[in-house]
Amino acid sequence: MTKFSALAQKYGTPLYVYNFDTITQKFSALKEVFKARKSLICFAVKANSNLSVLHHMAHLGAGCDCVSIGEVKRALFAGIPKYKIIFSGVGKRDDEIEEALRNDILMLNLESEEEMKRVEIIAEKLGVVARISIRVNPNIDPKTHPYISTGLHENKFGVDIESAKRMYIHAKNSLSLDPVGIHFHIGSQITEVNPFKEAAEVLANLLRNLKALKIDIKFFDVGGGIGIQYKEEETIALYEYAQSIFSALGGLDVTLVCEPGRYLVGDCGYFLTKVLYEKHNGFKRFVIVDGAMNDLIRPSLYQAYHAIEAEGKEGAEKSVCDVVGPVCESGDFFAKNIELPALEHDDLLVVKSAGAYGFTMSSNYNTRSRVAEVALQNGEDRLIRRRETFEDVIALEKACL
Ligand SMILES: Cc1ncc(COP(=O)(O)O)c(C=O)c1O
Ligand SMILES: N[C@@H](CCCC[NH3+])C(=O)O
Repeated sequence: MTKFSALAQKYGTPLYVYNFDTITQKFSALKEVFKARKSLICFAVKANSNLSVLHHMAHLGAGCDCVSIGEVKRALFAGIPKYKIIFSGVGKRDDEIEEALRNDILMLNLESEEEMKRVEIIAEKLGVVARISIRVNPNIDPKTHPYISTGLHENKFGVDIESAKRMYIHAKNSLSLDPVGIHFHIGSQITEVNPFKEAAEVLANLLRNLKALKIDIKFFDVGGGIGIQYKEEETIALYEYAQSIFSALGGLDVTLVCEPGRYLVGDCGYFLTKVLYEKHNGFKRFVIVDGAMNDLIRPSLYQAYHAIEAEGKEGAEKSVCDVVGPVCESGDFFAKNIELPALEHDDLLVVKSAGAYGFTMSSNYNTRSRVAEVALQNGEDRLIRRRETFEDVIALEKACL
């Protein structure tokens, strides 16, 4: 029996499995290329927010980049020190700002002048000084899927350079704001160094202007976005990536902050799903599995490719099929027109590179229970989130019936 078959038998399917040793390797590789400078790697919690994953990140020395107060609380609960937590996002509510300030996290990444005013008012009310960073939108094309491109003027994120300057000057003169950081995040699944290099150069120039105005920026935050290999795409040479940022920074004395999500956890994850039926309708071969778009939505939402392997069928003859789930949407598929061997009820399929934006984007659509998550570490496996029951799914409504 293969390792994945044994896990499927022990924990049931559908199932997410994450190899924590892979996370450790990826983290160490990034830390290594940054070692010539002071750096802080803040894992983007949205990619995989399981508490045990965050606890592992804390153990590695990572901080967290969060986009809601819920994520901030998750990070704190999992043991990430408050001075390593960043709060980003275009739409922070007053109560979220207040709680973040009360928790005294490292900084809030601000995305508009309007947001800065709210933070200033709330900080003043609490009698604290809010450490802030400003997300600058450098209008650089990251050459990725339009839904995950964030650094162009047509995107809702960040502010342009002129607005950023005005905001920094205002913040410097405010008694309730302390401008400590500068930030960009131009998109996700970026597979070329050049967009990062261009963005880093634009922001490093702005940083020099700010230093000349005696605005003492301590953190240079290059966001996330490092792509992984789902199919045959190029991946970023980490050394070249780091060097391009170093050369943009020159002799500037700042701590480099990086917010990788997908890079740290994408490759560590596998989604296990079992075959229910094979169906041939005269035109097409469908492999119907027990997992669905509510469990892993990336193929449906971005036409994303995830490699799929049939366990224990190596060498068998293959034919073209679509791998689809039980949800009542034609968009419910994991792959279209891929080659797989003939499959039977209970055969296991392994969907690869599923550690990032997999479980975190899952839902209860069609009243399907969210699946269990399992960690692999040092050759051992352990449950890190139990499968939801029907009772879990209806509990909040049942209480109101
Ligand atoms: C502000 C910010 N930082 C970091 C990330 C993580 O991105 P990725 O998973 O591509 O590294 C995101 C998501 O795109 C983000 O919006
Ligand atoms: N959810 C996207 C990434 C979005 C990044 C968040 N800004 C994906 O699965 O590829």
